[in-house]
Amino acid sequence: MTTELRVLDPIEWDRWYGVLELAFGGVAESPEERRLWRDLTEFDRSLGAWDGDLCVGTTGSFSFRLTVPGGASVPAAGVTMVSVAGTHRRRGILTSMMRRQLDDLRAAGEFLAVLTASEPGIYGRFGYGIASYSLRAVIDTNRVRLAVPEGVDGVVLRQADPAESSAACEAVYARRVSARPGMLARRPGWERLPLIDPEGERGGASPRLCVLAERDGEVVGFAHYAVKPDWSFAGADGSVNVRQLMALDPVAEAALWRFLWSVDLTASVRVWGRPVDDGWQHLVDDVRRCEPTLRDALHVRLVEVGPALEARTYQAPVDVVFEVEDAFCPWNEGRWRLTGDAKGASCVRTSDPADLSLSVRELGAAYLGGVPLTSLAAAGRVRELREGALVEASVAFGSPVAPWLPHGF
Ligand SMILES: CC(=O)SCCNC(=O)CCNC(=O)[C@H](O)C(C)(C)COP(=O)(O)OP(=O)(O)OC[C@H]1O[C@@H](n2cnc3c(N)ncnc32)[C@H](O)[C@@H]1OP(=O)(O)O
Repeated sequence: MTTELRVLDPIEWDRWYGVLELAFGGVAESPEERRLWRDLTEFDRSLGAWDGDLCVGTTGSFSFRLTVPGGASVPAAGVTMVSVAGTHRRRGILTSMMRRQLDDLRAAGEFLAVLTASEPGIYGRFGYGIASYSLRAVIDTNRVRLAVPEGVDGVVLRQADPAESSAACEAVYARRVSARPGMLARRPGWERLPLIDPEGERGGASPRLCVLAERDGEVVGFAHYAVKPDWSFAGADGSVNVRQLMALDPVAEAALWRFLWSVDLTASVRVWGRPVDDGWQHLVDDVRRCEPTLRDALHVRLVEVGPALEARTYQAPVDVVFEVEDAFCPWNEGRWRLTGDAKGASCVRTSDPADLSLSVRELGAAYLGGVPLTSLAAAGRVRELREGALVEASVAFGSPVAPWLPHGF
């Protein structure tokens, strides 16, 4: 059997997207969700695998801009909508799509690809490394006290309609984009994503609710959440499910957390997809009863090692030679000298002896500053060939704030 890969024609979208829906279990998305993803599809960046007239594979990418350590916003392909028909699985179709996609990105001069994986075991073989994690917590708000900083009482909270307050929330998002590596600048149309709220996916919870935090009449933060009422024999046992929370300063942020903590008739706050260094963890008196857990979030692939490492800055001076393995994209293989600091960087080919040896996957994992090279070395995935080079590079690659991807794609 041979399959043909070709760029998606807009008239094929329904059939193409149907393959994806079926690969994810066949439950049809709500019409509003489907419409959103159709509108957001970048057809010239989307590929279908065809077995004659039959679509059997899908992938695409969004032309994102990603915040990198140092605060710059750089182009990154947001790989998405990957699927292979169940009748055609494990015959190399995914591999052929990944091959074509990375070749196309390289030809277009795009040096970074990022994705969120349905299963974390899929993409390492194609050179993606897990660069950010997210935090989930189930907080027993009957037991866990929140100690808020001074000034919280000066923040005015206002219940608002999510759609009507979208522009104000987007303005807060826009001001936070450069604050953490891993965040994505909004492209036109993506402001609709936080408003998607299909009834069938609420799991018994309320529609999406929104509370705004204001100071001097200006919106300085917002929380999107839903309340899931529940009752036990002992009384109210509802939960507050936090979908998004962002603020321009720690006091406004604490005011929003305090509000969510105190929603009447609830006994827990559930958060997921939060940054691993989320501030509320330092306001609580019993972090154990918050049951924090981690999961992988953004996977990063350096399509072109040189330009990718030059696109970010380094929090301490660095001058190291990497010996890079990259079986899937062999143009990256070999030795690269990275020199840089907080102002800028250069990464060029060299024939000098290597200081560190690793694969492109480890460079992807370390890229956003959330996974220390020392930790990868402790797992045997980075080898130090010059004494001192590991700590030097690991410190330089780090970020003072954890990388965070606030939404999926
Ligand atoms: C960014 C995103 O969109 S994430 C969404 C990914 N899509 C899904 O999870 C939908 C359901 N799954 C599928 O559609 C398919 O099973 C896919 C896309 C995951 C795999 O497609 P296939 O065409 O079967 O993959 P292919 O035959 O190219 O396999 C390549 C390699 O990946 C491995 N592999 C494939 N799927 C998985 C998996 N889920 N977990 C771990 N390894 C996997 C194969 O075993 C093979 O390994 P090998 O090279 O060592 O032999």
